[in-house]
Amino acid sequence: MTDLLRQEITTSAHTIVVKVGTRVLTTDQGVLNEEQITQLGRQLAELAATGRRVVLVSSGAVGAGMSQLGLTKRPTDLARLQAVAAVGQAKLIEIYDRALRDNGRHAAQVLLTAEDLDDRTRYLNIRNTLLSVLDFGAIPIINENDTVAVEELMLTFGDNDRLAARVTNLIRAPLLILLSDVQGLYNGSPELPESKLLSVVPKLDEEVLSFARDKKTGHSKGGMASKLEAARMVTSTGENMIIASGRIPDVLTKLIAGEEIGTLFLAQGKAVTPRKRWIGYSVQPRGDLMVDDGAARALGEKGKSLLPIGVTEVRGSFGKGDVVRVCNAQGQEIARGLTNYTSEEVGQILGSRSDQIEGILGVHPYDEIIHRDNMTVSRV
Ligand SMILES: Nc1ncnc2c1ncn2[C@@H]1O[C@H](COP(=O)(O)OP(=O)(O)O)[C@@H](O)[C@H]1O
Ligand SMILES: N[C@@H](CCC(=O)OP(=O)(O)O)C(=O)O
Repeated sequence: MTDLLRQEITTSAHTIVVKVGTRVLTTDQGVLNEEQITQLGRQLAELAATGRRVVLVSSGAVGAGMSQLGLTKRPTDLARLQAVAAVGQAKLIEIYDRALRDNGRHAAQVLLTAEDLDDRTRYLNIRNTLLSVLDFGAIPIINENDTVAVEELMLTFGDNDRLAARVTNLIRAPLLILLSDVQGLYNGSPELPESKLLSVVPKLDEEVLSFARDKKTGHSKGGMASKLEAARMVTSTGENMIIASGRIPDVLTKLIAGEEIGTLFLAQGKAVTPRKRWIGYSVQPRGDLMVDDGAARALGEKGKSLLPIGVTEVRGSFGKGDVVRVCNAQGQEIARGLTNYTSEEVGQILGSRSDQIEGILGVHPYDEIIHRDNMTVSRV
């Protein structure tokens, strides 16, 4: 079935980021599915042939490495896991490159860490490199640099869903497609017969966030919670995201034609500036500012700056100009921004009116702790 809204979003998307999860690229026994990777490469080349710019974020290095080395159990120590990823990454790129060359395209391997996107100069270098690769008509194939990015392999945060959302922000792609082993987002555990597949999510509210029911698995890392976090990052900067099954034959071609497959998460409001994207989704925050309900409403609903009077607590140690998170009374992140004051200074002036700042600190350079021009609001 074709849906008009989808068709408008997908057919007009000039740049598309596709992320494919480990579960799509390996069989249930954990063996690398080379045919699946080849088919994906062909679909990417076909999309590129329509004049679109296509970027792939591919997981699967650990899965491919295990398959190459004949391992049945994922290693538990970091060095061996990194070695497995290094072996697997070479194999993955080899298969992608072969599939793309058979269809007249080249693969460009790009390995990134969250810290790379943290640094403004590196961030711009990555952006320029990706755009130049696309100008050559080649297809960037991105994975987290597992040799250095330990959190990707060992911990639960830092994963390719979020990396794909960051890349979408970085190159201002209007559409991110996450291909997984599920059909999309269900309103409950996907194994339960009463759970229903959602076709469209107009807004990521608390109810939608509560649908993620993840259990730990040996190969993939992110789970549905990280896919919803990616959706938050993408939709709040004005772009759309789709979660669909990567096991459906020609799924990308069908999605771009507007077929109603998977779950579409709709963009919230207008696209935001590149600087606000960087503040909101690339830089690692150095601390948290807890705010009261009034301040949360002023930021979220009225687009105001953050004043000391609404801050109730400061966490972490940060300097002037660092990015900090702003969290509501329930502890949920609502915004990020560049702080005008250090953590020590915020500790002294929190709860005070702006006209009291000079009396407390002896100086009064700014009325607001974070000016709205330096803030990205993610939860209204
Ligand atoms: N509400 C939900 N709807 C769909 N899938 C869900 C939901 N809650 C949890 N999941 C789980 O999320 C998994 C997909 O995430 P993940 O294992 O990280 O895949 P990938 O390797 O593709 O990134 C599914 O296999 C499914 O078990
Ligand atoms: N960098 C790791 C990715 C791990 C990961 O994020 O996996 P997934 O949840 O399947 O996207 C790898 O290539 O194996």
